[in-house]
Amino acid sequence: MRAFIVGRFQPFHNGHMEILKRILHENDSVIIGIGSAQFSHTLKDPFTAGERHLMISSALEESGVYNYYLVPIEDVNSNPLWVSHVESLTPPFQRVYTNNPLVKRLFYEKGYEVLSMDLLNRKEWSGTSIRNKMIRGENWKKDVPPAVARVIDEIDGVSRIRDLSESDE
Ligand SMILES: Nc1ncnc2c1ncn2[C@@H]1O[C@H](COP(=O)(O)OP(=O)(O)OP(=O)(O)O)[C@@H](O)[C@H]1O
Ligand SMILES: NC(=O)c1ccc[n+]([C@@H]2O[C@H](COP(=O)(O)O)[C@@H](O)[C@H]2O)c1
Repeated sequence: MRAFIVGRFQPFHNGHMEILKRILHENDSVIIGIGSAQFSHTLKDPFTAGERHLMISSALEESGVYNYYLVPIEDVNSNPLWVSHVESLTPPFQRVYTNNPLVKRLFYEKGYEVLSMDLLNRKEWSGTSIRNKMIRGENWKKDVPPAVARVIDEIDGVSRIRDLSESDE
């Protein structure tokens, strides 16, 4: 069975890694959609699709995981068309894993099997909380795989987020 998961992965963190490992216990392979691929350089979406691709592929290589496909997916301005848009970009899949209510609803209406995931250590393992830690100068590296921390250092990601958080007044 081939499974699909989509997220913005801003950044890819330990919660994402844990659920991917769980998904791969139940499926032969997983398609990882890098959602909102057109966005970068904002506080909610600081990293480009290419930077997120590098974070995820480096972290999975570091963990010895190779049975995955990584597909950047730009948003479209019509929710009813989004599932077809996803299908036009990815290998075929049978199952969708998500906690996002809109994603759940859209795939359910197209007849897919949709499964929810346990939220793990959500206080620390959340993109929002990790981006806030970067702005405040707190320790965020423990919340992401070591390879992701190396990519964020390589692209000077923390100073990007701090610059974006500054007001122009
Ligand atoms: N700690 C976690 N445990 C389990 N699933 C998670 C965890 N964090 C995120 N997910 C799930 O992974 C998918 C993609 O998540 P997403 O990229 O939005 O991360 P996020 O941490 O929720 O980010 P943000 O805070 O920026 O919205 C979603 O279905 C989300 O519910
Ligand atoms: N109309 C659309 O383009 C549409 C609809 C539903 C979800 N999505 C995307 O799916 C992703 C869901 O991931 P999150 O759980 O991280 O929000 C986001 O990138 C979101 O923009 C896009």
